[in-house]
Amino acid sequence: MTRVTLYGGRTWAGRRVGLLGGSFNPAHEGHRHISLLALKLLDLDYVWWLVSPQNPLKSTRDMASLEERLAGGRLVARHPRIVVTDVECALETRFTAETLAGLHRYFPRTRFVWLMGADNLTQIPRWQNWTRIFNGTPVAVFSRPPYSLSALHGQAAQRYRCRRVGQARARGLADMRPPAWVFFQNPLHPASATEIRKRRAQAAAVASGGQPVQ
Ligand SMILES: Nc1ncnc2c1ncn2[C@@H]1O[C@H](COP(=O)(O)OP(=O)(O)OP(=O)(O)O)[C@@H](O)[C@H]1O
Ligand SMILES: O=C(O)c1ccc[n+]([C@@H]2O[C@H](COP(=O)([O-])O)[C@@H](O)[C@H]2O)c1
Repeated sequence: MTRVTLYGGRTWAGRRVGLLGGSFNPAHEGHRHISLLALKLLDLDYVWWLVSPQNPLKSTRDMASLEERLAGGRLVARHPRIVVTDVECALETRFTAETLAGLHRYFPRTRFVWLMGADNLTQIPRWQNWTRIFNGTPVAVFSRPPYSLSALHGQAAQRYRCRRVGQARARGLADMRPPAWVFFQNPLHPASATEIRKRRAQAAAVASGGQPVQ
């Protein structure tokens, strides 16, 4: 547990920190795009990228090592207020509800906001103890093509519709008592790790003289 203090100390007390959990397989400009929006629109001091050791719902196949994904994250983040972390290793957690409980325990005076793209708002009812995430931490969701409209009609958005906060109040979200969440109609960024992996596989196939993967 000692490694948690790597991100700890007085620096984080009283800070407003956005948490962007992800596989980052690989990190890309879409992650940076929503992190910069989060810093501004939510009036945050920092965004931590929580590079997941292994998403419980994703296959281990094609998953680069945690070290590679952390290194890629550091190259892409290029911002003094975006911190690339392996917090889930230090906390020994894989499920977001547990990660957030651990972070609130270790950083009781830090105000966290959980950040995610619209695809994850659709998927979150499949996450373990997902209502604890909404009930324990303010949440900010960013539009992402092509998921935004369907996400707003999904189970999570419907269940917490009375606790949705308008964009105009988003700068105060970190201080609101959860459940409280905002959906940003933000400028879209098309980057996707799946597409990047597909393109890399095609380039590798062509380079080795094989047929491009369809
Ligand atoms: N282009 C984007 N626009 C908005 N949100 C994004 C974008 N890319 C990633 N995100 C969000 O960042 C978080 C981490 O994403 P992740 O690392 O899974 O990238 P990904 O591109 O979705 O990967 P994959 O295609 O492998 O599922 C998720 O909440 C995801 O919704
Ligand atoms: O807690 C869960 O059950 C759970 C299931 C799937 C994904 N998550 C988290 O969702 C975040 C986004 O994951 P990903 O792979 O879509 O980038 C990341 O922090 C994962 O650990 C969490």
